[in-house]
Formats: sequence, C-alpha cells, structure tokens
Amino acid sequence: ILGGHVAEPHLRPHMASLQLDGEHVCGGFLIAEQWVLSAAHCTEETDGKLFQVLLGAHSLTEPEPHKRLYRVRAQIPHPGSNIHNNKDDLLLLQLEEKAELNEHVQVLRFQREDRDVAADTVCEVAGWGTVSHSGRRPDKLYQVERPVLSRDDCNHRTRHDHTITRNMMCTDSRKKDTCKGDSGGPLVCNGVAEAVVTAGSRVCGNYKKPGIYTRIAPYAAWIDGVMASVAG
Ligand SMILES: CC(C)CC(=O)Nc1cccc(-c2cccc(CN)c2)c1
Repeated sequence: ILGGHVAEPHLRPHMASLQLDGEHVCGGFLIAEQWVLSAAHCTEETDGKLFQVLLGAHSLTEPEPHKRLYRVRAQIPHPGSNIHNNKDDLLLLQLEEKAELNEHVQVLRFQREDRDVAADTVCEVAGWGTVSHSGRRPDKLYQVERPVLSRDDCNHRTRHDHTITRNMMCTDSRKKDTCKGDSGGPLVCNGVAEAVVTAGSRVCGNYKKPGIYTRIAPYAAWIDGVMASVAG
C-alpha cells in the first residue's frame, strides 16, 4: 500500500495473508469459514506449491492472540484467468479445516448485486504489500482510502486504454495506491467487499495507471458453485 498508514489493529478480521515458506505473497479475505478469496495471478510464481493462509494477524511476525496459519486443501483459480491479462483474476482457497471465528477472525460479505459502485465513492483497501517505491515490505497491515474512478475515465487511452471490462473497476492512484503484495485483498465500500485487487499494469502510485480491481458480483454464481461442489 503506497501513501497509506498502518491499519487499526484487528479492524479487518477478514484479512488473510497468503504465504509461501513463511513469506507474505498476496492478500485475500475470508468469505466463508473454510474459504478465502484472492487473485489468480498470485499463483504465478508459486511453481504449483500450495499457499498457507495466515488469519487473525496485524503483524506478520509478532505473536498475537488468535493469529493462526492454516494449510490449504485446494486452490481453484477462475477458469478464465491467465497470465496475459487481468481477466477473471480470482482464486478460491479451501482451508484444510474451518477457521476458528472470533473477534480477530471474521467473514466479510461480498456484493452480490451486479451494479457499478458510483464514481467518487470513497472505498478502502488494506494489505501487507510494499509501502515504498523502493519496495519496502511492512510487518504490519496498512490501509488506504481511495475514490472510485469511472470506467470511462479509467479506459481513457492515456490510462488503461479500453482494457477495463464491466467485470473490473478502478480507483484513483495518484500517490495513494495498491502495490506488489496487495493483490487479492478486498476493496471495501460501505462495509461490503465490492472487488479484489489485481496487479494491472504493475506500476504503483502513478495517476496515469489507476488501480484495477476484479468486481465480485459478476462472479457470485461461480463462487457459490465452487463452494457447494468441493466436498466440505
Ligand atoms: C506473484 C505476484 C505477487 C506477482 C505480482 O503481482 N507482481 C507485481 C509487481 C509489481 C506491482 C504489482 C501490483 C499489485 C497490485 C496492484 C498494483 C498497482 N496498483 C501493482 C504486482
């Protein structure tokens, strides 16, 4: 997160850190007791290995009550996701067991009505992604508030040049933006997860390249289908 600040501890009990060998790779969030939603492109450099999911954390390293690392039983990328574009950039992770819910570990509901969030709505995004242009990785969860940018503005040829589909949305990226390691985290507007951070052009904090997110509502049926199909 660039240009943000350290989050209030444990105000986002739905936040997950997707880790490989103890290292934070991407964000995610709890959508059901045994399911985490994240971004498919986070598996790009995992060489087929399964993530471990850290729940209930504020600091990635310090001992905290209710902080727990869960093994993953299954990782299901959206069938339309691929490494060449940001389309269908969603990943479902089934935990080995149901997460123990408490004040630090909670499910976050996601938007099921397929209607655009109005431009200029101020939403918030949090993550353990890099907090400086030099790529400094934080120990604590950071957050930043960002206004929604209309799809027409985001699709301007000097910005994302008509690559933003109706399954995506954008936020202004002037100075304050998501960055490497924030992918997979939720964009929360009025307390509801509207979208999931995607890497887009993989530049951060440049107002010419607004932050891009995968809207969740268009995928509600896919999410429900996967959760219903994979034996609990
Ligand atoms: C395996 C993955 C971690 C690879 C990856 O995602 N790399 C990467 C590199 C630079 C910027 C970003 C990035 C992420 C989220 C938002 C943005 C821009 N707002 C950039 C992402």
